[in-house]
This record gives sequence, structure tokens and C-alpha cells, in this order.
Amino acid sequence: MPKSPSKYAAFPQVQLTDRQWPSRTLDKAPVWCSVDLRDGNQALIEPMGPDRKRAMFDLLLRMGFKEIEVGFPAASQTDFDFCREVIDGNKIPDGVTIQVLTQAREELIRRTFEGIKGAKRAIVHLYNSTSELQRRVVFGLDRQGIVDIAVQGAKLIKQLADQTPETEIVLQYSPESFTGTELDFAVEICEAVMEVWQPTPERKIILNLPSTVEMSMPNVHADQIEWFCKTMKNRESAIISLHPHNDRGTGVAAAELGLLAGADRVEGTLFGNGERTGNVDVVTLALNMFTQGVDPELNIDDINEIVRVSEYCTQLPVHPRHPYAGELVFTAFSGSHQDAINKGLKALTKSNTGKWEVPYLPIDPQDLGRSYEAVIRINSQSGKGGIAYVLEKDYGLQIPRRLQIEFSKVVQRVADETGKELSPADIHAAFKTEYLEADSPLELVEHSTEPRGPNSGARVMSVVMRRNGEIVTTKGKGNGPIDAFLDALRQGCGTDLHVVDYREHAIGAGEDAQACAYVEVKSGEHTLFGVGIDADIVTASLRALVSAANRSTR
Ligand SMILES: CC(=O)SCCNC(=O)CCNC(=O)[C@H](O)C(C)(C)COP(=O)(O)OP(=O)(O)OC[C@H]1O[C@@H](n2cnc3c(N)ncnc32)[C@H](O)[C@@H]1OP(=O)(O)O
Ligand SMILES: CC(C)C(=O)C(=O)O
Ligand SMILES: [Mg+2]
Repeated sequence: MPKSPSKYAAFPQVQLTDRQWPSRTLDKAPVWCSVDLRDGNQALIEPMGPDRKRAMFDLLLRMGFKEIEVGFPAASQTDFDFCREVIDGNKIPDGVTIQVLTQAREELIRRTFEGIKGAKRAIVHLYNSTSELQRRVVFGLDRQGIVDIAVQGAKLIKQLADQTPETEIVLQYSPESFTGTELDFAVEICEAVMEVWQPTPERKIILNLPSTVEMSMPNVHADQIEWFCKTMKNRESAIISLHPHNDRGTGVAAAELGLLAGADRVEGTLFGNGERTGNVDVVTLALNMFTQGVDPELNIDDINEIVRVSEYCTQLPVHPRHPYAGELVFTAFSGSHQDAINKGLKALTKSNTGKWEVPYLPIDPQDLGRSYEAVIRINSQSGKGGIAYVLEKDYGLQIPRRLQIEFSKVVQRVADETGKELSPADIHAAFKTEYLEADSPLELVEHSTEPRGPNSGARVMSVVMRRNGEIVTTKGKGNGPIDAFLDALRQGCGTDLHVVDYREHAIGAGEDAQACAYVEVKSGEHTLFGVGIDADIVTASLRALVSAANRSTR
């Protein structure tokens, strides 16, 4: 426990009666704005250089972002140059708008306008901090002083926008540190900026209400947004935007509830890169919508590529357990999960509802360009279902249920011995050693069946075996080849087995097809399996019996 919890105080509730957001549902995508190249970038140990910025910008375009904050052109030459590069190089497709951030300071605003000169359309994003704490300790100003900063900045932007008719300027204002700002003051300062910019329903202002620091539970954030939307004047002339950070780890939830509460737009970054614990993760937000049947209006059909580019640009890894994107999120190690996934995937092939219904997999990995390959991975926590899945998927072996149980003990032993994950090749090798290569003390050398005599129902099989390296020739009689072979083993090798169950299937197709036979036999008090593979179905069955016979002696 922290030593002094009294250092902290509970975040005050919002006085909101008749709140509407709890009974709403999200049924359409918000306007997305990527702030990877600005907020994400300003939080990096090593900010992106031109190559990384270009790679990120191109990725964001491929993903279908229509609004992209490309930087803070007045802050650094790199940001300024990148802004110029996308404008002068005609790299902004129609329908896409770049956004640039500036403080409410004259020289920075003027430089910002130099940065966007020549763009067809640009969002100029003005911010100043409004919270009680920042007013007191950073700016040393009262409310009016803070309103004056915003209004002065807004006036200069309006003037410069009017002097730049070739560019359609969209105005955005952020009362930075909104979450620590008294709500009545947040409305007051936003209305003061609106008073300068005079937005209309046709030319809306963007009011961005940032959780610069996430300070409360997501329901309180939703209350803040609903309160703001209900209280502000001229709501129809504003796009209400969210800019959640993730200090409490609930940025995604805050964004979802904020949208229910009336917001229209979300600013965030890929995989949540950003100051401290990051910005809200737009990939997770979008895919959360997708899994509810809502089109997120972003292309995330190759998530591995998005991860790769993002990791290159930020030089930060995406966590293996990151929602939807992590390397391990479509992988089950534990036995009961593997069993359920295996059954779920099988059931899906027979279902005609078109609905994705697989236990433990909330989304079809293929929708994100991921495959089922690594869905099930095997370690000491794994069970028969997962092992069966891997053997069938990678090696075409459809092992019967009781054999799954038997073999899972073998795998468990190997996994416990190594303490490591077992690859599909490791599992197959264990299967071969245990069953297919169980060829001592007995080994099948050859067999032939005599034609049935006209009055004889029995089949006679001649068998040559090797026992402990020595050739044994024997004969047996039975109703069919299995029966006759067991009799031959009884006569010549002293092996007494009774078949309890027999299965076979083909592996592969056409001329290269092989037969795989599984026999479950009773040997004394025990039942156990043998497995054989051969191009010839009878030989495969006999091999399976030899495999069982040898295993029964272990
Ligand atoms: C929550 C956010 O993400 S906000 C965005 C934050 N991003 C960045 O800051 C990255 C880019 N910024 C920078 O590189 C620098 O801040 C620059 C180049 C823009 C400006 O640099 P400088 O003027 O040297 O320094 P600095 O940012 O520390 O300036 C602080 C001054 O600006 C004032 N200020 C800070 N924010 C604002 C604002 N939004 N509007 C008006 N004035 C502001 C402060 O009160 C302080 O004033 P003081 O010098 O009178 O005390
Ligand atoms: C500039 C603003 C919008 C910001 O990044 C924040 O408040 O987090
Ligand atoms: Mg931010």
C-alpha cells in the first residue's frame, strides 16, 4: 500500500441528472483523427525522422484515416519540413485533411501558417491549458487570463485564415487539461473561442476535450462529455472530439463511453503510443466496434503490417498480449481452451449461420490477416484438444479421442522435461517416436495372404517378422487380415492382443495418398494404441498392430 493515501482525493462526481449515455449503444464509427505524428511522436525516446514519418503517414493513409495531425510545425524544423513535404509533394489525397497543432502564441501561430501554406484544406489546432492546477502553478493566471490567451490566439488564427483563402482552414480548439478543468469554465472558454470563430452548422468548429491526464473512472468522463454537450450553446455548430490518454489504463473505455455521451470524433494513436501511458489506442477502439458488428471505417485487415510499420516508426514494441495485435493473442496454451477452440473451429465448418462463434476467440484471426497457424501452441499446460489440433492441421493425422488422451500424457512428459513450448515439429517427432517408430522388439518384414479356399471362410496369412533382430516366419488364420495377423503373432511371437477399436483414414490425396491406421488393443489388463502408416491400407493396419504389440511390452 502507498504510505500516504491521504495525499490523494477522490475525483468529484459530475452533477448530471437524467444521464442518457448508459442506455445508448455505439452503432457507427466516429470521425477518426490520428495523432501518431504529433502526440505519439512527441513522446518518443527518439522522435521520428523524415523516413519514419513518411512510413507512418503512408500507413495511416492506407488504413483510411481522413484526418491526420502531421505535427507541431512551429516546434521543430523536422515537423515543419514534414508538413512542407506532404503539401509540396502532393502527398495528401483528396478527402484527407492534415492537422497541425499550435500554442496560443503569436510567433508560433504565424510559423504554423507558413507550415500549411498551399494545402487545400487543413485543421489548425489551437490549445491552451485550462485546469485549475495549471492556471495556478503553470500560468499564474485567473480564469479571465486563461480565456484571454485562448481568445488572442483564436483571433490571430481567424485573421491569418482570412488571409489564406486558397486553403480551407478548419478550426480546432482544445481546452488542454480538460479533465482537470471545472466544467462550467470549460464551456465558458470554448464559447469564448466560438465567439471569435463564429462557426455554423455548415462550417463547424472542432472542440477537442482532452483527457490530457486521465483522472477519473470512464463513467465520470462520460458524464463530463454529456454535461458539456448539453450545456454548451450552439452545439450543432461544433464537432465534439475526444482525446483520451490512458493514465488509469481505461483510455479505451473512456473513449467508448465518451462517444455514447455525445462525442463525434476521436483522436488517438496506433496501439496507444503517446505521452506516459499513451494515447487511446485507435486500433483497439476500431476493432472493438468491428466485433460488435459495426463498421469501424478503418482498414485493419493486415494487422501484422500495421504492427511492423508502427514498431519501425516508434522504435517501441507492441506487447505480445496487446488486444488484437499482440503476437500471443490468438494463441491458446492451456488445455481446456485448446479443446474448446478445436471444437469451436470444427463446429464452424458445419454451421451455416455466417456468425463467428468460437470459444476464447472473440474475433476471427483471418479478418486481421492472421492465420490459425499459431492459434494453438503446446506447452506443459496443454491438453489433448490442442495436440490433436496441431497434428491434424499440420500433419493430417486425425487421431481418435482415446488416443488423444493417451498421447497427451507423452507430450506432457516431454513438455515437463524441457519446460519449454513444443513446436508442431516437436509434437510430431514425439508422435513418431511413440507410435510410428515403435519397431522393437518386433518388426514387420513381409506378409502375404493366401487365397481363400472354396470351402473355407478363414483367411490364412503368412508373415515374416524380425524379433530382436532375428527372422521369425509364422502363419495365422482369421476372418480378415487383422484377425489373421493377430493369430500369426500369437503363434510365432507369443504376443496376445485383442482389438478393441480400429480406425483408418487417408493422408493426402491422389497417387501420393497414404493410409493411416489406428488400433486400440487389449493386452492383459491394459488397453493401448498402435499406429501405422503405409501406402497400402492392409500394411498400415499390420504396422499399427506391431506398434501396439511393441508398446505393450514397455
Ligand atoms: C498536452 C500536450 O501534448 S500539449 C503539446 C505539447 N507538445 C510540445 O510541447 C512539443 C513541442 N513544443 C516545443 O518544442 C516547445 O514547447 C516550443 C518550441 C513550442 C516552445 O518552446 P519555448 O517557448 O522555448 O518553451 P516552452 O514550451 O517551455 O514555453 C513555455 C511558455 O509558453 C507558455 N505556454 C505554454 N503553453 C502555451 C499555450 N498553449 N498557449 C500559450 N502559451 C503557452 C507557458 O506559460 C510558458 O510561458 P513563460 O515562458 O512565460 O513561463
Ligand atoms: C494538445 C492536446 C490536445 C493534447 O495532446 C492533450 O491535451 O493531451
Ligand atoms: Mg495528448
